[in-house]
Amino acid sequence: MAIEQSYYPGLDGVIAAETDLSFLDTEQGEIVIHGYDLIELSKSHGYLDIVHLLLQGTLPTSTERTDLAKRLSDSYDVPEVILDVFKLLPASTHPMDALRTGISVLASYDHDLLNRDPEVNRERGYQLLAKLPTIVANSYRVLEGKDVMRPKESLSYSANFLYMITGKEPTELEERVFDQSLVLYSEHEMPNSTFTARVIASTLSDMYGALTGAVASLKGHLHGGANEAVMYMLLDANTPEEFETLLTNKLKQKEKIMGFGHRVYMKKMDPRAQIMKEALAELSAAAGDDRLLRMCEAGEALIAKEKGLYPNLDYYAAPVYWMLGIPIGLYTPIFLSSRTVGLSAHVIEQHENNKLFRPRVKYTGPRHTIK
Ligand SMILES: CC(=O)SCCNC(=O)CCNC(=O)[C@H](O)C(C)(C)COP(=O)(O)OP(=O)(O)OC[C@H]1O[C@@H](n2cnc3c(N)ncnc32)[C@H](O)[C@@H]1OP(=O)(O)O
Ligand SMILES: O=C([O-])CC(=O)C(=O)O
Repeated sequence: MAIEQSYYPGLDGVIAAETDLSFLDTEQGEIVIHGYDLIELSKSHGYLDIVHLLLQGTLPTSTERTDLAKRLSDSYDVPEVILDVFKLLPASTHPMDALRTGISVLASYDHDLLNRDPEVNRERGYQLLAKLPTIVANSYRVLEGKDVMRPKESLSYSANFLYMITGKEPTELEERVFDQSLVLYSEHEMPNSTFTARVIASTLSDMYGALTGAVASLKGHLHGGANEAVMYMLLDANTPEEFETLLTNKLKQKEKIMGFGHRVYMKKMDPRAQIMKEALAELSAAAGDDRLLRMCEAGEALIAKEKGLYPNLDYYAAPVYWMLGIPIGLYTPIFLSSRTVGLSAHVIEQHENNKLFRPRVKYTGPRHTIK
């Protein structure tokens, strides 16, 4: 007798975990982050507030925010061996692969790896948040043959991150927009990378293993890697008209258009994209150059008309990062660095209430009898 099986390709619509961290409430149009709407938070709160919310469960008081900033800046430095390993890598290494390697090296310096106590895991999360900007910025610098950039503790978390990437202290606007992008990328329920991290954590493997898996997942162009792919696509055109032609040709070739569509928001715009679109407009006005904005708007209108698809966060984050002077190879590592808070919180939650992930299959192969 055939076994009754439900099969959802890509686990589309399947509930994979119970969480109190976040939820995409498409009915009310909210990205719920431990009770608060991420879009509202992105207009009123900074990245460190989200870090406190996800790792401590509350928005911080001003003293708690100051303490958190100090706690992180005290740990910005990374073991020198990580920078030495980057120097040994071929220059062609993708910064996401360097980042994955960097996180692996960090694991070797944790002498309490088997301890999955929530407080110990939480401290790991803070250490990773402190160190990843240093690792991300310097992976690129070292691979490009540039000098290592040391963190500047006098700057805010986001200003220091941007400073280590670009080599210059950001303006108030640049710092604010970059911080807002980190808020928007910080946590998003159950994307492929978070699922990957939770699957790995569910074997009682450690946080570094879960995060390196998440880096590999996020690198793909159907996920976080879309932000760099969007920028390369934009650079292939010079005007809104050229960009429309390029997109039309891609549609004719049945190619997927990077930065459009989303498993959960397929029929409307990702609300985070709208915030980055507004940030792009602000940066364009400040620079007196709205070419990228006009190209993106032309692309948005064309894909809505031709395919009924709308931008996701990566579509507008890419030109924002371009205007902030960030090298394209770092777009996805920055996404991962920001998402580290969400990933750490999910690993803590998984370890606290664990059930091994081990799904079944719908078998389509042959059955033979050995004679
Ligand atoms: C922050 C983030 O990680 S957001 C995601 C970033 N990724 C991208 O921007 C890559 C481009 N987008 C996509 O590939 C998809 O929209 C995904 C991967 C994000 C979601 O994919 P899924 O939920 O699996 O939907 P799927 O890929 O099956 O798409 C459904 C239909 O819409 C079409 N479609 C979806 N996105 C796109 C797109 N970007 N360009 C063209 N067609 C698309 C598919 O071809 C498919 O059409 P069909 O039913 O005629 O075959
Ligand atoms: O939710 C998803 O599938 C992908 C995404 O937008 C994110 O990780 O921010």
